[in-house]
Amino acid sequence: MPTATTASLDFSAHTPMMQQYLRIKAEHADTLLFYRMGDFYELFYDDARKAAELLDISLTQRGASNGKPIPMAGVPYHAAENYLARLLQMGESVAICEQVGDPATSKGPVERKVIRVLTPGTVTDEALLSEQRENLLVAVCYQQHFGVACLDLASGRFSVFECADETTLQAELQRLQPAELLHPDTMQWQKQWFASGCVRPRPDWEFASDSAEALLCRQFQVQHLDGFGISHLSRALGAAGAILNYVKLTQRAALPHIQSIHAEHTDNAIQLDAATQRNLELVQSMSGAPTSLFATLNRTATAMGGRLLRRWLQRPLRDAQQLTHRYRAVALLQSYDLESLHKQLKQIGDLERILSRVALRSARPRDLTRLRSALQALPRLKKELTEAQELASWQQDLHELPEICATLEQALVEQPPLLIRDGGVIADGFDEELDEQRRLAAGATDFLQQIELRERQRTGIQTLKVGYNKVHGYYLEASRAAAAQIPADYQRRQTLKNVERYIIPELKTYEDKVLQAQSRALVREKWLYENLLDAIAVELTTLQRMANAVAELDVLHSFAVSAIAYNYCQPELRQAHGFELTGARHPVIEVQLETPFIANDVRLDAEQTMLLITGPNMGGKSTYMRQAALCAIMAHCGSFVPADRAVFGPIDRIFTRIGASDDLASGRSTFMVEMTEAATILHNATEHSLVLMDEIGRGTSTYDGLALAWACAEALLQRNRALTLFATHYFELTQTIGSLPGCRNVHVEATEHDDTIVFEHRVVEGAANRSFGVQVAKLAGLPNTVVKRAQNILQQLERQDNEMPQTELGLTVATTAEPTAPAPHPLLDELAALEVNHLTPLEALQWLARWQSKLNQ
Ligand SMILES: Nc1ncnc2c1ncn2[C@@H]1O[C@H](COP(=O)(O)OP(=O)(O)OP(=O)(O)O)[C@@H](O)[C@H]1O
Repeated sequence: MPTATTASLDFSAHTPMMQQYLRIKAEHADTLLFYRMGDFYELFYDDARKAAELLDISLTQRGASNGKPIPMAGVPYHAAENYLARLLQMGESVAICEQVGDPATSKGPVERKVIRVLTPGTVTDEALLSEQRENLLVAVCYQQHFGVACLDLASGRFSVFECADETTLQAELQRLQPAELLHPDTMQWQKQWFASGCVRPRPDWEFASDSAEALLCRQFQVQHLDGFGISHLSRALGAAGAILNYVKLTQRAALPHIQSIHAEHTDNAIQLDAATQRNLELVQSMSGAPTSLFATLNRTATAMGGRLLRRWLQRPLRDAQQLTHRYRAVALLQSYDLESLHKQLKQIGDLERILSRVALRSARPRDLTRLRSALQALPRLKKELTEAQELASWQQDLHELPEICATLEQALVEQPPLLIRDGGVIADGFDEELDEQRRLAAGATDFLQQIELRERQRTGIQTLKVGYNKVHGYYLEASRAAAAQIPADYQRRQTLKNVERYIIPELKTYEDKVLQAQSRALVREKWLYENLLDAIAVELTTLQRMANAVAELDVLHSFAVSAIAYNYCQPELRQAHGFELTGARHPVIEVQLETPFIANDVRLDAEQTMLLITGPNMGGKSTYMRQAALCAIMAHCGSFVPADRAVFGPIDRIFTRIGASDDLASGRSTFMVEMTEAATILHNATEHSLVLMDEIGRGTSTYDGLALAWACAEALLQRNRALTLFATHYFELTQTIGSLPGCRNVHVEATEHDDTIVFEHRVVEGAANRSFGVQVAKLAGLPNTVVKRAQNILQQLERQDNEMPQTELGLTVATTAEPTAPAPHPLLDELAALEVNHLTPLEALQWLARWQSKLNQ
């Protein structure tokens, strides 16, 4: 990106080529410059050092300029994509500088120009993008509120929104996972908002809202932005302007596929804060294993469908009408031949990205053949969907475009090469002039035959023939035995074992003509290719709408497949407060288990807003809570849910305080993370929020933890009045909080058999009376000695506890925080008495064995 004016820089002491390089580099100071030289992209000076280190390529030197050697590193032109992908993944940007002048006519270095700047958030090349994920460029600015704009350049989807506080911003950035983020120079970017991608400051003026408005109007060719419903979002508009500026700067091409912009209203979606998105493993599991909700539900046939499903899961809707519309479609699709539908959709493929490459003029021949098969598949898909009322809104966007389809069928060969560069893309018979040039180029004229005949007659050599190879071009070939009959005007070119090859001026002239024809054919072919892109671009809006409809149908078809495969039910939406799940399961765990999953019910409503969940470790408390949240999210995406019956009232946000991990990046301990998440919930949860609280307080001392858990539960129940699932190991809470109006005790069942524990995973009324922690630890393989010791300590503690005075609430008040020191173990006495210096190694081993067998008795 241009960063400095070159006028003030004096490069005169350098060689002419390095002067050119330095001039271009000065315009792209913060970007690696790939400078094309023949078959290589070369990098010089600091760029070379950096690239050598990042890409592990060798750092060499190229002569000298200004009296000093020039550090240089290079990558072959044909393998550049691989290196570019790696650099972009590391958050680097690359300016591609090509030779644009003709080396034959250039005086001095051939003219070069930066034709494109690749940055992590603006790449659209198929090879540089993951087809699974969107690649988003996001801009954020701040003025009392945060203004955010977000562009997926590879589809043209452009949106804006504003948010009032840091927490919401952080949640939105967690959802969007930008590949690159822009913010004004003067804005202090906080690492905890977003630090996992490339964060780039840009000049403040690029975020000015009035110039942004003009820029957006020009882009969408409108007088004002009223029609987009974004005029009032001045901060977000500023961010959108910064994005457009940046994209224009990097792409250096028109952006016709960015045809509109829409406002995302936070009220339209269930808000999921950053921790909740992570904790519920919606699109990515914490371990990196393919066990996210997305991975379980994704049965889409196209990559664009897969990306849409991700978006839906990360932004569940609140609009009942829209959701009901989706449920009806899913219900209907279940009666279809879903395998056949899957095939139809698959043939349409990743239309969304193909179209943006067409718009950016970077579509490759195979993009067009894929578009061709998409258009060929469309009529059948449309027919397959019948005239069903439930699918009408999608079906009406499936325009058939037979003219474009026919043009592509006639214009393109069956399997074109990767690039248009060497031709061979446009089919024979599509364009007369191209055919003519190709005929000439291939030498497929009578001319060669005529020469051959004529020369046979002239020389009397009946075996004389015209041939061609790449090194010598056209030649006349005769056996060596006929050497005496060769005329004087023949020039010998090549001698082989039995034959001699000659050229004559006429053949040379013909060859030049052929070569000219080849290059003319190539020029013609490229021109025809551009015309094809133009023809498609005319229908861009229609095609984009079609791609969108196909992607949505793909997700709905995927919902239908999952609903049948896993026996999901259609949710009901209502206005009444709370929600009710009968026979609900955890969508991810149930498909992983080899044993049957135990279904459970959950009900929260205006009278009963909190369930206090107790039970043994491993009993299934977290699973129970998570499944409620996951069912809610699935239902609000339009999916059916893993339950026998599911009824949902309005839900505005879902909060989770589950598990605990250190946030080393921002220097926060486990306990600090836990409390920050709890604070967010207590400040923001409303009566329509679903709150999952799992073992709050366990990260600190028993009494601090209990006190905090107690106070949080009380606030959620009495102040926030949120729909809360509260799991705890503090049994005291079952008597204190559990007995308050609005709260109900439930517990997960477990039974003990021969000193081992059997988990029932059934959630039943009432509070649990013990936690089985020691038994679970035994199952986990804790050494027997430690388990026995723990049991021993536990008994002592329980005895001690029973002797302590009780409060009115039944809560034990400790007279001392520390347990009394346990009595010494007899083995320790033996150990103390042993004279280690007088033992042989064998005796020491025997002692060890004796103690171990005593402990294991
Ligand atoms: N309803 C169920 N049916 C079958 N298996 C279940 C069920 N619920 C949980 N499980 C199994 O039990 C395991 C432990 O469940 P979970 O983590 O929910 O327990 P927990 O009570 O939250 O434990 P802890 O208190 O130690 O966090 C799950 O990974 C799953 O394999």
